[in-house]
Amino acid sequence: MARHLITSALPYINGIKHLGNMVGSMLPADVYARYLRQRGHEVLYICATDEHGTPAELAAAAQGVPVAEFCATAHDAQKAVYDGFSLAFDYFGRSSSAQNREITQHFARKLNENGFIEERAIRQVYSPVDGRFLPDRYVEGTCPHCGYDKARGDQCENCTRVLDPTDLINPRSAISGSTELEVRETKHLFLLQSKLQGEVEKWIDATADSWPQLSSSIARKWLTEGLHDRAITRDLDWGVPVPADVWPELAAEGKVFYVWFDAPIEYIGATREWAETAPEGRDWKSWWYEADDVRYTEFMGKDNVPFHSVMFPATQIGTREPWKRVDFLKSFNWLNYYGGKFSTSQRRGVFTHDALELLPADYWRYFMMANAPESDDTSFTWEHFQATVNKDLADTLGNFVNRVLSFSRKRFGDAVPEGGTAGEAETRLGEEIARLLAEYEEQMEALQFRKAAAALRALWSAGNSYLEEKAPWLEIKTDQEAAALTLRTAMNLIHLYAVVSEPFVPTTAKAMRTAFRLDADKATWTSAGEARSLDAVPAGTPFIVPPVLFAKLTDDDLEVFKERFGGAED
Ligand SMILES: Nc1ncnc2c1ncn2[C@@H]1O[C@H](COP(=O)(O)OP(=O)(O)OP(=O)(O)O)[C@@H](O)[C@H]1O
Ligand SMILES: [Zn+2]
Repeated sequence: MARHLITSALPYINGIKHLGNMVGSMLPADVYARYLRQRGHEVLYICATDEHGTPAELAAAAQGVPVAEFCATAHDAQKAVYDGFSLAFDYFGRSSSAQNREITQHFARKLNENGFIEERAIRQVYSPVDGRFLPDRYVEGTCPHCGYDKARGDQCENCTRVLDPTDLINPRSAISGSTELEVRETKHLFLLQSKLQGEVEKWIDATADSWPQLSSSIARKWLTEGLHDRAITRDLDWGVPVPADVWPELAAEGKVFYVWFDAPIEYIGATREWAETAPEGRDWKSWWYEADDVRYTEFMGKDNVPFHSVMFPATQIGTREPWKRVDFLKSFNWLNYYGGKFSTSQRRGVFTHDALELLPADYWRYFMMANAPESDDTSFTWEHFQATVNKDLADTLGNFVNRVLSFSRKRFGDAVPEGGTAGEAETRLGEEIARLLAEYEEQMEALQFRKAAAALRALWSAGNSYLEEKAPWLEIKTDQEAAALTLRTAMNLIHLYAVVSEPFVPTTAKAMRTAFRLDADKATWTSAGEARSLDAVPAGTPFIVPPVLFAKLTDDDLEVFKERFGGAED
């Protein structure tokens, strides 16, 4: 047994997430956490909403509610969707928590004591009409390179050139539209990442070789380009305040930490929330501080890799305290939707709350994991979704379960039939199951989710092949005992599927497992070899036939979905 700490990239508070966010961060983390729990490990899966920053402030303003209230409501809305997707977090926290504030300030103090923070004056765009400094993205104007008139202060969307707000021609505030902008000098805290480059490199050399290539190559690219000193404060109302005991002047000016400074620290903050919200209290520190016995795995989309592989570790190293650093960084490419990336700002793609309105979570969970963008970007299409659901879930798994249980009940009643002793076909099946289970286990241990899903599908198929070979509906005509043996074996497969498929399709797995009334049943499995005997469900065990596990999707369904979500080729 090992201790596994798992975190998935914090979903930003501003709106309900899409399927791309789901498959790129939280869902694989949940699948992995469930798998490890089943294998008897001690697991702590922590996530939270990332709540600070300008987009949250602006969204709250647009709704006319205070930002704290906006975030509280939006947090609950996201949490409800994640419950709907059966994400079994140990804790789902909030980066605006008191715990995160305290730890973030602690990090800043330590970094400062160790000479890694410096106060610098910078020139920034100020809008008197808005009464605030404008972050880069909130200055718009004409691109000096291509003439595009909606270029943002950080980048021109049209020619993709990186810009500085002061480069823009005819700059205006993206908030009020005011063109009466000034450049003022203001002081900010800078994290001297350049001083930490060497130590981060050494750590990456020692750690990143075991990571997926996507993660390690992004980390190395950033290090090759060199770590730059970065402003870690902003002029906002909403954020972790700069501690007044260290920086009284900046605190008085209302500076807060930049969201990218406090967001990863919230992994620790949320763990402390988890500990402190339990009436009996819990030990959060042993997961994070001098936690050499803990294996820490992070999940995220590729755009988050630089922050997690290089910048957050630099921050941790700079505290000169023994904070737990990531052991394995699992990253994902993009899930695309008909020619473009899923996008929250452009409302492109299928959003998680809408997905649950169409179909139960297990349909989406299985489809997304079986097609996770692990080695390349992948495209979501409704046809592919339909084919996967119909073939793998409805035909291969669902139909098997229903056919076996209904037929047995019809011929032998409401308990698992006794029948003869296992023969050559059962031995072969047992060998095949043990082999596939070992393959599944190997892929899950390596966090290769597509391959793990393929092994799972092969396990389901093995049951169908066995049933076709034995044909109990023919056996029953000449040999009741033989038919009973086949059905009893098939029912044991159903129970095995219930246990092994749980990380991917937890609700369905529960329906399959609880179809059998077993005393002392547990959803864990210890070894592939042990599963070979297929005898966990003995003759005489009462069972029920669960309702159809997966409905097939018709072409008419597909038309409705495409109409609603705009899934036409373009
Ligand atoms: N299309 C996608 N495919 C895979 N992962 C994604 C995709 N879009 C976002 N992610 C990941 O989802 C996680 C949560 O992201 P976050 O809430 O910050 O939204 P985001 O990255 O701003 O996405 P968007 O720009 O679409 O809102 C991050 O790890 C991000 O990398
Ligand atoms: Zn341009």
